[in-house]
Amino acid sequence: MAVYDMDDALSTARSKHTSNTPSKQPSNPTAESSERYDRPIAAAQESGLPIIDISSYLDPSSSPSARKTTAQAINAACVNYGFFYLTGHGIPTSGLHQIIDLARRFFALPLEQKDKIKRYDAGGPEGGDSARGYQGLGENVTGGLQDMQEAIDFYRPWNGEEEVGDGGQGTRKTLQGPNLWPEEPRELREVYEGYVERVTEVGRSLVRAMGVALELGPACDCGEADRSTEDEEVFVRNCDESFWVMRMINYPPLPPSVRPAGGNPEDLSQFSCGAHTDYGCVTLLLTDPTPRALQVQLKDGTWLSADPIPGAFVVNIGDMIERWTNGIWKSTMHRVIHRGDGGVNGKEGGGRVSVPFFFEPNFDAMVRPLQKCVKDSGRPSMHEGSTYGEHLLTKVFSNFYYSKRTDW
Ligand SMILES: O=C(O)CCC(=O)C(=O)O
Ligand SMILES: [Fe+2]
Repeated sequence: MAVYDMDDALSTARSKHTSNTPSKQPSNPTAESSERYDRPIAAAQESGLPIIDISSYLDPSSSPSARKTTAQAINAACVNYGFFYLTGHGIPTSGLHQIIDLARRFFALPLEQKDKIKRYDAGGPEGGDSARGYQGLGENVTGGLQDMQEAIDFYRPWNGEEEVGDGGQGTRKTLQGPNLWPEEPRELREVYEGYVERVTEVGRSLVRAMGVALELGPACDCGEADRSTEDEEVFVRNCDESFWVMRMINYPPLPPSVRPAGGNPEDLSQFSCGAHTDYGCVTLLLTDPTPRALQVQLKDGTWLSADPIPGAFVVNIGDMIERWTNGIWKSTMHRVIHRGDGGVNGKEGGGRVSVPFFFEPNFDAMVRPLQKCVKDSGRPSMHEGSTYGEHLLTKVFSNFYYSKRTDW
């Protein structure tokens, strides 16, 4: 069982802190077989983000050539967009619907009930850990603006040493509390815990394919490899105790006052979720069918709607993969603008529900640019290296509007 060096991570984080219908695209195109990679921006605008079938990495009997095709498609998608749709993951569509349905039922409850599992700052008498639990409207902040969303965050259970928070007995340190599960709907916890197991397996297959996509070289059977060995299993080893995060989100429509009448969407004074990159390895995003809400920034700065495809995840890579690849693959900016005019399950003006699952490195994984990627990128190493936990803590500290940050 890993023992996280929380004090080191906390002190480093403190010192660094300053306050469409895309179905025209065939699955697994290869860089050679498709001209879309010569004109990636136009290709995405015309036919949407690429669709990648990951089944060859979940099926042990798949052929090496099928795996190679998948790996090439991942490389092209990550070089060009940092985003793609994922199919062939083996989780039944009915199971995905159940996840969205349970989230919607939770958010429909009265506020007093949702507040029973409220997120509190670490170090305080409520026993909060600054991260886990329910966050009401306006509590979450991106880029200094309050997001129009309510959410619950769940994390991998803390299995390092637990320390008393600075506020005395019964208080907690950041991230070291238990997950706060809703009492209602009653079956939510069991269904979500089963989902975490399945989707973690998909995340593992994806990072395995990514190591192959970067041509890091086969892992040797010699028993000498460890987490610092830079072969194609490097991501799998550094995510073998993935400090995953799962977020349940409800976005009520933005009020009319924040809609620029036919103006530039950049001028919004509030977003459903402001422009940001994700923190870790790969995000597997599940959403309800609402169109025109999630937007992905292309390399020319324009924003592309990434509308949901039934049964598929929207996948994007996070900051740690960008750092490991020395920027060959970028952690792409994205944002959510939900105006309520696209219809939700046929209803105008409803809330949009999404459940992103963030498959992340281990809390104490050391993440620095891989030597092969530094060479391939032709640029100096972009980072001296730090643990994923340090990066995560820096983000958690800046995420909450009402935070009193009692554990600094
Ligand atoms: O709800 C979405 O579509 C995206 C949410 C997101 O980007 C995030 O929570 O990091
Ligand atoms: Fe995100």
